[in-house]
Amino acid sequence: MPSPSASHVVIFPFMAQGHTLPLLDLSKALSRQQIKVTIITTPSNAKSIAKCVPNHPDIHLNEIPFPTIDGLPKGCENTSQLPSMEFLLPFLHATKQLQKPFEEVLETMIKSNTPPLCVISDFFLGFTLASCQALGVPRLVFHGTSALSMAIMKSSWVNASQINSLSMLDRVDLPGMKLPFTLTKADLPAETLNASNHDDPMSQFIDEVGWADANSCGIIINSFEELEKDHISFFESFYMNGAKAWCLGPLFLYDKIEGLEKSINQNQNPSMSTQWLDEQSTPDSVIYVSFGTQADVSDSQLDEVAFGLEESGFPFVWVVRSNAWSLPSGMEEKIKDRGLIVSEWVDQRQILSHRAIGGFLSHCGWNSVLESAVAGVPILAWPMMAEQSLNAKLVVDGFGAGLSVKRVQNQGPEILVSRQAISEGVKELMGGQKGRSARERAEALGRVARRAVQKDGSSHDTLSKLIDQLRAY
Ligand SMILES: O=c1ccn([C@@H]2O[C@H](COP(=O)(O)OP(=O)(O)O[C@H]3O[C@H](CO)[C@@H](O)[C@H](O)[C@H]3O)[C@@H](O)[C@H]2O)c(=O)[nH]1
Repeated sequence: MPSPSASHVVIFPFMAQGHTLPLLDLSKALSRQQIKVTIITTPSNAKSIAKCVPNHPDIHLNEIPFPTIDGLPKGCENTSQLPSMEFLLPFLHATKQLQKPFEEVLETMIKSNTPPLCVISDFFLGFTLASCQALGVPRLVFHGTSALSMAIMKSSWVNASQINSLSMLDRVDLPGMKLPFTLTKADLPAETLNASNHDDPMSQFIDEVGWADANSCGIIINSFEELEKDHISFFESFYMNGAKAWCLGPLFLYDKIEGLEKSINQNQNPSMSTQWLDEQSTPDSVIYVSFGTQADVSDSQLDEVAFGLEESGFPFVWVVRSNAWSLPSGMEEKIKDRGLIVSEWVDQRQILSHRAIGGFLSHCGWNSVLESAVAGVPILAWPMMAEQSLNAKLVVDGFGAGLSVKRVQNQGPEILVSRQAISEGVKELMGGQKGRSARERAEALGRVARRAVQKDGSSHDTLSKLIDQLRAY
């Protein structure tokens, strides 16, 4: 095994915003501990990453080309550019072709006597394990979500055949797990429910990267011990070789401490949404609406959101990802003084921390959950895909820091959530008793989350221990 240079870590994020952003935050946290970081990524992702890490001389980018493959639109290097989630599997397979250039980067580092202490790579980039093992570099894995959700998914994967015999609304009991909410089969991600279908290409892919995950020598978790302590050892039991889970989050908060906040804020011009929010005089009066960077939302469902927000009577800022959709006729006039619809990238963290924001209609991607909690903003939970139902249950039933939107049953697949459900949910969250109590719980959770990254906080201490451990490998 080559002797690692004292202070150098390689980070290889998966090309999806929700996976990349927290690893950029981790890069900043490491660089502030005198660890040099090399981020490996592809050319178009490098451009957006460079904008996120402009003031960090110890963070370097190393670009490797993204492969051109049949079945994937040309120039598509990030899941947010996929025409729909149907392209996810070809995209995942394309990333496997990054193995050779990745190895070449590591080999060059080793030859030039600057081997990294470790590689931290995303769960989806399972091929990195074999390369790291061949070159004698430890690989730590990053999933992007909580240890609780990962533990539920891993346990469900193992127990898939028993779970498959249940009906969707049946309660699922996972052996050895004490859950903070009642889990039903319907809460489990579609991929997990398909685990026992060994002919399914997505199951095969997850099996492959899951094996690499389980054989990694550590797991980076964007969460904090206070939240995860009851199930962390159960989660670790799915790993070989005594791998430890390191709870270092919320990672984005490392940006906000010890003077860095100042330098970052100085670089920011107030955005259109911030200016709009500044004009709203009542604190906690505006609902922020965003469904993350991956979920496909149909045009008819977007129409229903527009009607629901309008009917609720509350002001809103709504980030819409679809370029093809436009407001139903007559709606623009009705909402012009009360709503801001944005189709470009916004600074979500900044929006959530604005005093005018009082609630978040969210798909419950894990980053959004953390960002909302830290800002003390309660969530109106509308999970759409992946592990989001688990996150939503944790927020609503586990923390009491949100409410759930009511889904329409038996009305066909098109409209999952009606305008009435959206309107009623927004009214209760923003003005009702349940919403008030959810806000108090969100504020309490935010205090614990912020404390975790401060000096002597749990995540802060764990980061120091991780660095010591990396130096000892
Ligand atoms: O205009 C935008 C849109 C998004 N964001 C940020 O993008 C991230 C989005 O992450 P997340 O809320 O987790 O949503 P997704 O991108 O949909 O997340 C994917 O990745 C997450 C982490 O693994 C999973 O929890 C989700 O299920 C999965 O869909 C957050 O940091 C947001 O602040 C912005 O800053 N501006």
